[in-house]
Amino acid sequence: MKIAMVGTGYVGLVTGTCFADSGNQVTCVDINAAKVAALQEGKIPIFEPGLEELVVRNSEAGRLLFTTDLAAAVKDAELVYLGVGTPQGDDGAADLSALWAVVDGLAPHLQPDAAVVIKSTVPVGTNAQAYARLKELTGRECHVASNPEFLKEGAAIDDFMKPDRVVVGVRDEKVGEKLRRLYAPFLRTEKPFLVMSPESAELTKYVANAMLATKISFINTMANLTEKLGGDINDVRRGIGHDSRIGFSFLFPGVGYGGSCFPKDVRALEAMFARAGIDPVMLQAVDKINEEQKSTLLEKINDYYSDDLAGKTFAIWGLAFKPRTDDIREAPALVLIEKLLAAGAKVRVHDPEATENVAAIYGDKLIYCDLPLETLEGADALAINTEWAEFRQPDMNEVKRLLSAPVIFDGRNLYDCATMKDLGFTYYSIGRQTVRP
Ligand SMILES: NC(=O)C1=CN([C@@H]2O[C@H](COP(=O)(O)OP(=O)(O)OC[C@H]3O[C@@H](n4cnc5c(N)ncnc54)[C@H](O)[C@@H]3O)[C@@H](O)[C@H]2O)C=CC1
Ligand SMILES: O=C(O)[C@H]1O[C@H](OP(=O)(O)OP(=O)(O)OC[C@H]2O[C@@H](n3ccc(=O)[nH]c3=O)[C@H](O)[C@@H]2O)[C@H](O)[C@@H](O)[C@@H]1O
Repeated sequence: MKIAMVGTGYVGLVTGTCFADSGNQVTCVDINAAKVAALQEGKIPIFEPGLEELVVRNSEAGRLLFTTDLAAAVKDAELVYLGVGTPQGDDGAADLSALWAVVDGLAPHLQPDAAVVIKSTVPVGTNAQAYARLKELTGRECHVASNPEFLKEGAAIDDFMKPDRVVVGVRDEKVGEKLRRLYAPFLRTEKPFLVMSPESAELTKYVANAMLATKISFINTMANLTEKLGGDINDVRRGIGHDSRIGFSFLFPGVGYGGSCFPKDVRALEAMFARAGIDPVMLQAVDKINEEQKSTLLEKINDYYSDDLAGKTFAIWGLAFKPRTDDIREAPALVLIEKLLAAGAKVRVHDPEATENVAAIYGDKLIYCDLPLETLEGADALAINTEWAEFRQPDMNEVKRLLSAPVIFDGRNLYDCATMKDLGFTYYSIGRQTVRP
């Protein structure tokens, strides 16, 4: 199939590349000329494992092109995918200005039988609005489908190639069949292709993200309780997870969820509740718990230093909102950095991929280190925000030697409490009792 993929961010680039990899002819369009120029040279503007090889391979095979020319990409396309950003607007609802700019721009060039497919996460009713807008602009009925995306950053290729399910929202069965054919190569293990109304598809995406965010805020709340009352949240997590009705996934306590999606999607769903006249009390709680959780390491640090952080130096491991990505949007680490700097502390940081993005914001306010152990030199304590694999088994004797005092604030529960006690650390973690030597 000939496909135009408009918006080549995390989702658009992965979607376009994976469709090209299964033999389709894909033209990726982006408004950002520098990004397009880099992609034309096979340079990937983001860190996403496996993506660069796939982009280069499909570009070399001539199946994957990059352009800023929307009209040229749309005029030959059977499917025009929209993957532009839908960030949080000032009122909390999704800001759809990029999406409408693309709809307006593509309308004069859309083939009569082509379908516009909304891949971006958009509020219920957006598909219907796009349908009406295209009808007005073209003077005819155009196909508009919804096909929300469930990939995770850091595992995006695998998630896209082996989805748990594919959801499409269509008005016209033929469009549904075309999308079923498009996805067939990715669904060979009998994973479901679910066809529903555009409204249900739009809502499915938000409900999925809100459910996952709720699980995280739920376990974080329980972790805060275990810290105060006694017990170990990891044991509690195991205790509940073996109940197959509950399960284990997305129940790791931590420093709160970040990223470009959970925070904005929970708030956009809240806005949809408000629009429907229903009090979004549960989602507000999920969001509030998460915002507070982002300060949990700072609270522990203040506890240890009796609120006097001026002149102290902290080493921070992990800046990205999660491992295997360079994305720092809404990353909990940024909240910690901000508060440590405001309290007069010095901050030395290390992240395997996200340092450049953080340096673009903080410049010389931070000290950037290439290696985890280097971060510890002259530091009073270590704070961990992201569970990159390389932080899991450091040489603890070296860690102890390099730090001016053996103190760790672990926001991801990477280490065993009893072992840390034996090694002589003061070790704060999430939902477990603080270890003191
Ligand atoms: N990042 C993720 O893991 C996931 C994101 N989503 C959703 O997918 C959508 C896209 O998200 P990301 O890829 O993360 O965003 P992004 O911000 O990484 O990429 C958006 C791209 O759209 C381009 N763009 C903006 N206006 C344009 C225009 N008028 N014409 C052409 N290109 C334009 C931007 O230059 C940018 O390259 C959002 O709705 C998001 O909620 C859904 C699932 C996963
Ligand atoms: O709509 C989206 O953009 C995507 O949002 C999330 O994907 P992503 O934000 O890339 O990353 P996750 O792995 O879901 O992690 C999100 C945040 O939750 C945190 N998290 C995750 C799991 C957990 O058990 N505990 C926890 O604190 C992570 O550290 C991270 O900050 C969803 O998992 C995807 O299905 C969805 O497509």
